Amino acid sequence: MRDPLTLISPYSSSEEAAQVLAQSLTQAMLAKGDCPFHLAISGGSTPKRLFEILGISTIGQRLPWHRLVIYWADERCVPTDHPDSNHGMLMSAIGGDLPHHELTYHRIHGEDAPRREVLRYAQLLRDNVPGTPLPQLDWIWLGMGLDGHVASLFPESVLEEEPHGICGISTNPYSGEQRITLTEAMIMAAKQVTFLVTGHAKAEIVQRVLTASAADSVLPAARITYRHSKVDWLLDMEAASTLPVGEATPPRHL
Ligand SMILES: O=C1O[C@H](COP(=O)(O)O)[C@@H](O)[C@H](O)[C@H]1O
Repeated sequence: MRDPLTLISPYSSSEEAAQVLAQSLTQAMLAKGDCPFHLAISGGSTPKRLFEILGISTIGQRLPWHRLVIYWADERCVPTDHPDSNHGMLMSAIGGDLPHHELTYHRIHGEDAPRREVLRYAQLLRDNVPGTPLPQLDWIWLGMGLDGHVASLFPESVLEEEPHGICGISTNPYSGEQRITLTEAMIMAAKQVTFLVTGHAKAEIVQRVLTASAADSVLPAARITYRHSKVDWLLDMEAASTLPVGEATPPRHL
């Protein structure tokens, strides 16, 4: 079992944490040579600034976009112009600045029937991402909700998985909204997982997750952190305020 507290990288601000993660992408891609780099991103409010940085900064200008293949860790089952749409959030953050002619971007069609879309997206992952028995993404960027949910894996809620165990349909327990999400097994199969969690509101759940005593915690974030061999937590000082942390360090893979 790992000690999650050894993995903490608190940064002085959410801006700095986002900058570090954006910067790390170029380096991770360079380390993979000329091969396509399969990255799954998460939605919600936290990564908005991260995506803006990738779109508009010199970091984004240096990124080998033509090798980047972007997937979603989850999507809400709503039309793209709905305020809850993760794809909509990405488009408003950097849509116009994305080098669409270079990039390969596979969004989840939240506007389509979930049962059909979950099958399509799982097949798309099987067709594009190498790995067996599950496709092995190079990197998954996760956030975490106030209740400890990651992607759209909510604590103690049932996931309707498609037959390959790659994706599933979940229901937001607070709103009843359906979601399509990577499964926990699919997240565990990724080569690397990084959590980006910022802000004071998350301090309590961050502490709960990172001090969870067992790999069988009800919190998906805790299970992944304990069981995955290459996981990083990027926090700002606010989110890390309840943890006994030291100086900021870059993500471990660098
Ligand atoms: O519902 C979701 O929540 C989490 C966390 O979102 P945030 O707004 O607190 O940053 C997110 O990681 C996930 O992708 C999203 O669908």
